[in-house]
Amino acid sequence: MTAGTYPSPEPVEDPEALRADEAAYRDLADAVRELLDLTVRTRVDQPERAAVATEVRALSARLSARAQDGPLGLETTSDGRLRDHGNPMVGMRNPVAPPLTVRQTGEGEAAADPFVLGAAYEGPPGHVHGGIIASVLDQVLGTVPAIVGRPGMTAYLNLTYRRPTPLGQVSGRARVAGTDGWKTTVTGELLDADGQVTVEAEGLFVVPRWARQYLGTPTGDAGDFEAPAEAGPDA
Ligand SMILES: CCCCCCCCCCCCCCCC(=O)SCCNC(=O)CCNC(=O)[C@H](O)C(C)(C)COP(=O)(O)OP(=O)(O)OC[C@H]1O[C@@H](n2cnc3c(N)ncnc32)[C@H](O)[C@@H]1OP(=O)(O)O
Repeated sequence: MTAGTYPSPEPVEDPEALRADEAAYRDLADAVRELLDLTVRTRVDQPERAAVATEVRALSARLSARAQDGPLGLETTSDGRLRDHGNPMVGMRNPVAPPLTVRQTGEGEAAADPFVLGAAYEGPPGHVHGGIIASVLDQVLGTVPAIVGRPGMTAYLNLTYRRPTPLGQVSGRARVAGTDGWKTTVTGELLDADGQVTVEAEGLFVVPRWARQYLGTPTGDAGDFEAPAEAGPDA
């Protein structure tokens, strides 16, 4: 579970059954993630690869027996929160997601626990693709406004790539740098396995006009903000 989620207006009828269902979805995503990684790295011979492709298509046909047409949007979780299970960075149903876990680490601060970016995320040889880094930092920085009660969309995200990020274990962190009404400026960093900062980021996150009526009125900095208790984010 990642920080910054909001309570669902829908009651959870059978949390135990939903928890088991979530675990099965998570397990499927984990299995496909392993498949993604090995699809990139495999050196088995060509007939074996062709045979695997046939089997994978048969598995896709089984899943398509019951699949929704479009994206998932927000769904109610077993603990009564709203969650974007299809999110490509944190979504528990998305095998493309590394996946990240972003935790609140203090007042207006969040961190992505160490996680591994492997061969499927390669850009420069042996190193993480810059666009993947941007996605990771967008997610980590974007969680911070949500945990202080101003869940905003990214208006800009500026990155400074200080040094190449080796594939392998990475982590992230972010904190509020300033607030101005519905706008939250957040700074953060990506760190490599040695704890060295490889990329610095600054983002502006804006609560869209259409969403403001649901979030109360900001009166200045984060300390002055009164988010309605029932709509507040988790820790
Ligand atoms: C409720 C939402 C869902 C939340 C769910 C929970 C989230 C839980 C954690 C998720 C973490 C996700 C991390 C991934 C987040 C994405 O990936 S979001 C997707 C990428 N971003 C987008 O698609 C945003 C597209 N842009 C827009 O929709 C609109 O331009 C914006 C940014 C919402 C602002 O539009 P608006 O609501 O009409 O407001 P507008 O009056 O234009 O601007 C408001 C203020 O911001 C300023 N501003 C706007 N853009 C800029 C800019 N680029 N530079 C400087 N200032 C700017 C304006 O000047 C204005 O300032 P003031 O005059 O008030 O001082």
